[in-house]
This record gives sequence, structure tokens and C-alpha cells, in this order.
Amino acid sequence: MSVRNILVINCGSSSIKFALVNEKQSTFPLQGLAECLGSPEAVIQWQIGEAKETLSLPGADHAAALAKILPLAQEMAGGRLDGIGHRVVHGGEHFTGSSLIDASVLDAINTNAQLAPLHNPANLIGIEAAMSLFPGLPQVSVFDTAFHQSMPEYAYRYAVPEFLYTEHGVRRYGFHGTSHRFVSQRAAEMVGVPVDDSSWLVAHLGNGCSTCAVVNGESRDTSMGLTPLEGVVMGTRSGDVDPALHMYLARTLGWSIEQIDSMLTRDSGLKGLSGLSNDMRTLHEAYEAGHSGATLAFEVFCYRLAKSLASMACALPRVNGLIFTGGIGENSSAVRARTVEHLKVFNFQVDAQANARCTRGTAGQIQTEGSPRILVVPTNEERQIALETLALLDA
Ligand SMILES: Nc1ncnc2c1ncn2[C@@H]1O[C@H](COP(=O)(O)OP(=O)(O)O)[C@@H](O)[C@H]1O
Ligand SMILES: CC(=O)OP(=O)(O)O
Ligand SMILES: [Mg+2]
Repeated sequence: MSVRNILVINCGSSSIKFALVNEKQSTFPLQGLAECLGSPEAVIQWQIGEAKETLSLPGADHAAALAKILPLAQEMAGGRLDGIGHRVVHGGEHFTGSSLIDASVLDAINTNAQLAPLHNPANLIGIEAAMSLFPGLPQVSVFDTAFHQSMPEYAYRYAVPEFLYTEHGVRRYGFHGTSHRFVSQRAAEMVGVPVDDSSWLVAHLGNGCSTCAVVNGESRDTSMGLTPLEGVVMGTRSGDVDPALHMYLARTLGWSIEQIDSMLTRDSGLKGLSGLSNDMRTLHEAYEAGHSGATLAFEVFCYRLAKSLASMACALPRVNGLIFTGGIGENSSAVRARTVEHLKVFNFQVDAQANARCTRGTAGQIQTEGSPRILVVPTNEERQIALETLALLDA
């Protein structure tokens, strides 16, 4: 059989991340990002080997950007694309694994859009554009939620009346499953333990952030819930707040549901706490310069993250290690060090020199002697999506 090429597409609300994955190559022949879609600043940036290209496409929407990205990928694949793997955020209870896309899968993604209004509609636009440009190509959806379908019922149910679950699907689903799966498998390889006899605490820290307890290659609990708003502090999302905050704001300030949703989703998290930025790099620079909001945002972020990891430990029989991943987890030695300071009760301790070495894609172990393992593992959701797409093409 010849070597196959898969295009991976991750459509966000105003961006598209994409990568061409060759099943035999460890680096991507093509990788890129389309940003600011739907605005005059719309732009596509991509990288082929070391060469970087930028194409400004004022006003381009998702379909217009894909009309450029798909032929580019086709050309880089030497005229042979074998399939397209799409990241889909919310698959509800319907999907315990990835799925070849047909009309019924599109229907299910549409139904679940109510639970992920920022993510699923954008994912659907990407799928529909790819299907119309490449009608003959197999398309696969890889769900963020699928990995977490192994959670026990006592971990995924909310303590609310039963009919809300049975009739309306109100339960915890969890997200970032593709990343939690990938890094926990990589960590097992790195330390030489079998995946099916391993036990990890995982912190995925990107723009969205979540923690996960992974036992024997399966998710047993995770911090995100019905939607990607529950759990730890994120770039612009609050994570957990007292559910009574909604009533308080509605009654005392007269806020609408839309205002409350927008505040918790877009104006909270690191951005809301710091009054400055949702970007951890900016916050690091600001607190080094003495910005009090940036310092507070950093401290709350790390403490709440540690608290979530400690609660995830309830789902583990023992701990093989703590894994940091995502843009913040892979790069911010300061976040790793501060978070682990709050986890002394588990004997976790960071080695400062090893910690400083793990940045910009360098994997490694950063614990002191005597501490349980602490690993930095770069995530690769694109590779995992391509692997799952290839597996479905084989089936
Ligand atoms: N060198 C760095 N130090 C600290 N934070 C970083 C660094 N590089 C990237 N980040 C942070 O990573 C976050 C983005 O993570 P990423 O995984 O790229 O996000 P996404 O969820 O969109 O894939 C941002 O908060 C960014 O500031
Ligand atoms: C589900 C989720 O939060 O995704 P992202 O981190 O890409 O926003
Ligand atoms: Mg990412």
C-alpha cells in the first residue's frame, strides 16, 4: 500500500488550524492557521518545512479560506489526499469514538451545537466546505468528548433532577479528549510503562484549559462538564463559579442570560482577572514589571489548577505522574513551578533546572529525586486526529 496523506482541519469560530499529515513522516509537510475570518484582517499563514508564507484575504470567511487551503494541501500531497479528519468539539453521548461523516453524523453534530455554541457550528462549516470541494474524499469527525465516555456515572452526573439528564442530556461530557489521550499515551512510552497499566493526572493548558484523570488509557474524570466552561481558569473563560452567580447578576443588576454568558465566556478568566490580557506570555511580562492584575491572574490560575488536579487524584488508584501540555503547559516553567508548590501533599516537587529546559516543544521529566514524576509532553492533536482518521479508512 502506498503512503497515505490526511488533511486535518480544526475550525474555530474565527480561525482554522490545519495540517497535512503523512503517515510515515514525523513532521508535517504543511501546517498553518487562518485567522480573523469574516473580517477585513482575514489572513492565512502556513509553513512548508522552514519556509513561512502569509496570504492576506480581506473579508474571507471559512469557505473562502478552505478554497485556498484544500488545493494547497492537495498540491503538497502530490495530488493525493486520502482523507480529511475534522476536529468536532461536542459529540454528546452519541459518539464513543471517531466516525466517518454521513448525513446522520452531521445531524448529531448539529443537535449538539446547543451545548457548544462557540465550537460546533464552526466545525460544521469546515466539514460542509470540505465536502463540497472534495465530494469523493472520506471525511472523519474526531470528537473532543469521545475519550471521556468512559467516565463512571458518579463522575459524569450532576446532582440535579433526573429528568434533566434522561430527557435533556444534562450531564458532564468533558473536552480536549484528543489531547488527553495523546499525551497520556506518550507519557507511558516516555517512562516505559504499559498504557493499559498506567495512571496519570493531566493538565491541558491552551486557550481552553482542562484537567483529566487517565487510568489504563481511559478517562475516569475531567474538569470540563456539560460545556467547555466548567472547571479551571482559562484565557477568557471563568471556569467554576458559584451557580448562584447567575441569579445574583440577574436579580441585582438585571443582566440577561446572554450578558451573563458572554461575561463568563469571553471577558473572564486570565483576561477578566488581570484586566490586561488572556495571553499568558503577556501576563508573564506584565507581572515581571510589577502589574498587580497580572500577578493576581497568575496566582489564581495556578492555585485553581492545583486544586482541580488534587480533586482528579480521587479517580486514580496510584499516580505514575503529572503531565503538563498545551501552549501554557509546554512553555511556562513559572506556571508549572507555582502549580506544583500547591501539590506538596502528594510529594510533588519540581527541579528548577530541568523545568527551565522544557520549553518550545521539548519533552522531559522535571521532578526532583524522591518526587513522583512530573512530565512536560507536547500535545499533537493533529497527529492524533490523523491516526484516528487512518484507522477508520482501514476499517
Ligand atoms: N513561551 C510561553 N510562555 C507562556 N505561555 C505561552 C508561551 N507560548 C504560548 N503560551 C500560551 O499558550 C496559550 C495558547 O495555547 P495553545 O495550546 O496554542 O492554544 P489553543 O487552545 O488555541 O491550541 C496562550 O495563553 C499563550 O500565551
Ligand atoms: C473545548 C475547548 O475548550 O477547546 P479550545 O481549547 O480549542 O477552545
Ligand atoms: Mg493547541
